[in-house]
Amino acid sequence: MVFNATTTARRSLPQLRRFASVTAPTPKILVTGALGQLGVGLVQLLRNKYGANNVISSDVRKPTAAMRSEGPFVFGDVLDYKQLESIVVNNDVTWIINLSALLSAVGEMHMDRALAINMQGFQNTLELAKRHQLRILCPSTIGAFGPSTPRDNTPDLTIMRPTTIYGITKVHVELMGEYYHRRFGVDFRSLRYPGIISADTEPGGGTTDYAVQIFHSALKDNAYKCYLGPDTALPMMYLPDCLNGTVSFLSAPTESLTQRTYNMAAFSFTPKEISAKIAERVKGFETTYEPDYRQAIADSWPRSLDDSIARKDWGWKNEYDLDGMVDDMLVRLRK
Ligand SMILES: NC(=O)C1=CN([C@@H]2O[C@H](COP(=O)(O)OP(=O)(O)OC[C@H]3O[C@@H](n4cnc5c(N)ncnc54)[C@H](O)[C@@H]3O)[C@@H](O)[C@H]2O)C=CC1
Ligand SMILES: CC(=O)[C@H](N)C(=O)O
Repeated sequence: MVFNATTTARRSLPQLRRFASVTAPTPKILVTGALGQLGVGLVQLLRNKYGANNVISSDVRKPTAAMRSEGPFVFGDVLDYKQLESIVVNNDVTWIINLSALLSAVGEMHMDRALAINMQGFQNTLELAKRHQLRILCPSTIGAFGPSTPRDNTPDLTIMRPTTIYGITKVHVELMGEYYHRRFGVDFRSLRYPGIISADTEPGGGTTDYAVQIFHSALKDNAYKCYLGPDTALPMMYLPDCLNGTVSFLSAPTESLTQRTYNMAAFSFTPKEISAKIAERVKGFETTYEPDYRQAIADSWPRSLDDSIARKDWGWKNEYDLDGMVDDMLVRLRK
């Protein structure tokens, strides 16, 4: 098949994908905050796709010996521009994925650090992307919405007045990234993730962490005390879907993107509903409820997201539904 610049605009998504994979050089990727809940699996997936040596994992913490043996790891502090720049220049980095952040619950406890890491840290990576022509991905979140946002089937473009410091910093990420794209041509991309449920990595201090903890408690204690009320519905997603979707979005041809920030969804549930799903599979499991300060955060977020534009533009599709996720989590954790 022959492609040229004047005809790419008329191509279908599969054709654009084939064109992009034929013409694009292998990226050299730097992942910051790579030892967190999402980073460990994302680095593995990117290494499978692009080669171990083309993906540099970095964090301010020490990796395990096993992680160190899987590919390059360097110390990388998003608050230190010069240090990050030396990694980019010395390794000819072409894509940067900034996963460094303080999440919603821990952000409320450490507002100054959240502001620094989520805003200044992001700003440093965005400047690097501008200066060295990098593709940059920095995730956003359902936490970028607020209590005045329509809560059901929340669209991409709507009222955004978050009331947590986490949400405010993520609106900054979205708006600054889009500004740098418009003004300087930076290839900025962002996904608004729902709460992510993972079997192999621990969540880092969010409001949705209960949806991971509940599985561990079910298998260990056959009981769980939930810090959200039983009827608090939130959008959620299983980690493998989040990672596959992210890699697919990262490599999506620029021509297929009609916007720079996309909602991404899979399913929604309440603590009562997930407890019932687990109790169907773990005999005698019971949940009690003692809401704390995280209840107000959860109440300010959407109950479900409309991600139809991601599905149309770059082919986003989740593999796991709620039952599939619960089955797989229990199999993995029982191992
Ligand atoms: N996990 C989830 O449910 C969701 C995550 N997200 C977003 O995805 C991204 C990744 O999230 P997670 O992996 O869950 O976070 P996490 O809290 O598990 O990991 C964050 C990592 O950043 C590192 N870090 C802290 N300070 C740093 C610094 N100064 N320089 C470099 N690294 C630093 C930490 O050591 C940690 O390994 C974040 O932007 C988060 O907002 C969005 C929505 C949902
Ligand atoms: C939804 C998120 O961004 C995160 N899991 C959190 O609860 O803070």
